[in-house]
This record gives sequence, structure tokens and C-alpha cells, in this order.
Amino acid sequence: MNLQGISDLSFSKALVSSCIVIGLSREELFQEILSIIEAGTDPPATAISWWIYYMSKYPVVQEKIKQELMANGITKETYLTNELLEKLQYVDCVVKELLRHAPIFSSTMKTLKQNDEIDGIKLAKGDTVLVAYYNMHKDKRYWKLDPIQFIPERFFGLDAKDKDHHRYALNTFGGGPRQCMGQDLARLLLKTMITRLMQHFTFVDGGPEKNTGRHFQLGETMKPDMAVYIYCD
Ligand code: HEM
Repeated sequence: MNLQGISDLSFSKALVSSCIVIGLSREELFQEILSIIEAGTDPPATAISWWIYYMSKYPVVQEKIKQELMANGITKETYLTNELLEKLQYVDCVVKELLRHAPIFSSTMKTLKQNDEIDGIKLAKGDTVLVAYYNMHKDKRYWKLDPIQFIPERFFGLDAKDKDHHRYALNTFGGGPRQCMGQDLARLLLKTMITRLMQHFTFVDGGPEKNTGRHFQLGETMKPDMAVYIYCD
């Protein structure tokens, strides 16, 4: 799609007014809108794919989510509200563990605005640093429970061993002024989708040969290589 392609759409006039107000060119504003649409669709969809993969490997987690839904009176017919979702603490931890575990974006790049030094390594203004989220999320130095395992309980309850993890050990949405602007929406979206899907389905492992969990890059994010059976509840 190019600018010409949207010139007849009704929001075209609003677009031009917005450009004037915020001081962006029409082209720049258009690119901003495109990046929000792209950033807002592919990453959550990838995250849900990974969640389905992990659920197929960890049936006990699915069972616990379903138990939490039942304990809160949530059935297939229940209309999900914010108040209801807020009660689902175990699902919260599943989302957190998913975002720790899944390599949706495995890293980000940052350019230094001033000279610095990290662990004795001298860095100069203008240097580019790769921040490897995925490595930090799986680094045994920062996690008390085995970081390779999918364990939502590490964040949950009185005995949550990794509740007070190093603040940078879990960094799915980046940091600083360019961190993900959609992170609250993404968490809400994931929690809602997980709850809805668990009301209706159970995911079963398609076997080690097809349901490998190896990741491959497609578009901007890392997708899972998976094959699961889906049973309607
Ligand atoms: C699970 C879902 C998501 C993940 C894992 C994710 C992750 C990220 C990451 C890692 C960055 C780069 C941060 C950095 O370099 O410091 C980013 C940027 C961004 N994200 Fe997300 N994101 C998700 C969902 C969303 C949603 C739902 C939206 C919008 C509706 C969104 C909008 C954006 C935008 C606009 C940026 C660029 C910010 C900038 O450059 O100033 N993201 N996201």
C-alpha cells in the first residue's frame, strides 16, 4: 500500500490535520501508523503460537489454568470483564513466563549516546550494542528455578522463587524511550486470549518429531516449529 492508495479514504483529511498538529510529514505519519499496525499484530500472534506450543508440552499448566477459571466461576458463557481478568493471578504468571520463555524478539540493538563501560569493556559514543533478551531470560545466574523449564509458579504464590528476579533479567518489551509502546495492551490481549482459549480447547503434543519447538524467523519475529492436536472441551 502507498500513500496514493489511501488518498481517497475518508480518514485522509484527518491524517493531514494530524500531520500539521504534531509536526510530521504525511509520509512520516503514514509510516508511524503502519509500524503500529505491524508491531501490534505479528508479535502478539507469535506469542500466542508459542503459548500453544508450551501448553502442548506442559499439560499440567493447562490444567491449572482451567482450575483457576473454574474457581472463579468462569465458564464458556462468561463475558470476560477487566474485574474478572484481574482475579486470574495464575494466568498472569503464565503470561509472564511465556514472555520470559518465548523468543518472540530475541534481541534489540541500541546505539550509545555517550562513552561508557560495561563489565570492564570500554564502549564509545556511536557504538551499537546488542541486548540479547533471550540469553538473559535463560541465564542460570539470574534464575533460581531452572530457566529452561516453563514454570509459571516461579512468579506465583508465597514460595515464588524468582518473583524478585533482577530487573533486567526479564525484558521482553525493551527499555528506555524506545521501549514497546503497546506492552500493556499486549499483556491484556494475551491474558484475554489465553483465558478464552482455555475455556474451549485443550492442546496436546503432536510428538517430538513434529512438535519440535525449534524457532525460525518469519517476518519480524521468531515463530515456533510446532504440531499440536486441538481438542474441543
Ligand atoms: C507480545 C507482544 C509484543 C512484544 C513481545 C513486543 C516487543 C517489542 C520490542 C522488543 C520492541 C523494541 C523495544 C526496544 O528496542 O527497546 C517493541 C517496539 C514497539 N512495539 Fe511492541 N511488542 C509487542 C506488542 C505490541 C503491540 C500490541 C503494539 C501496539 C499496538 C506494539 C507497538 C510497538 C511499537 C510502535 C514499537 C516501536 C517503539 C519505538 O520505536 O519507539 N507492540 N515491541
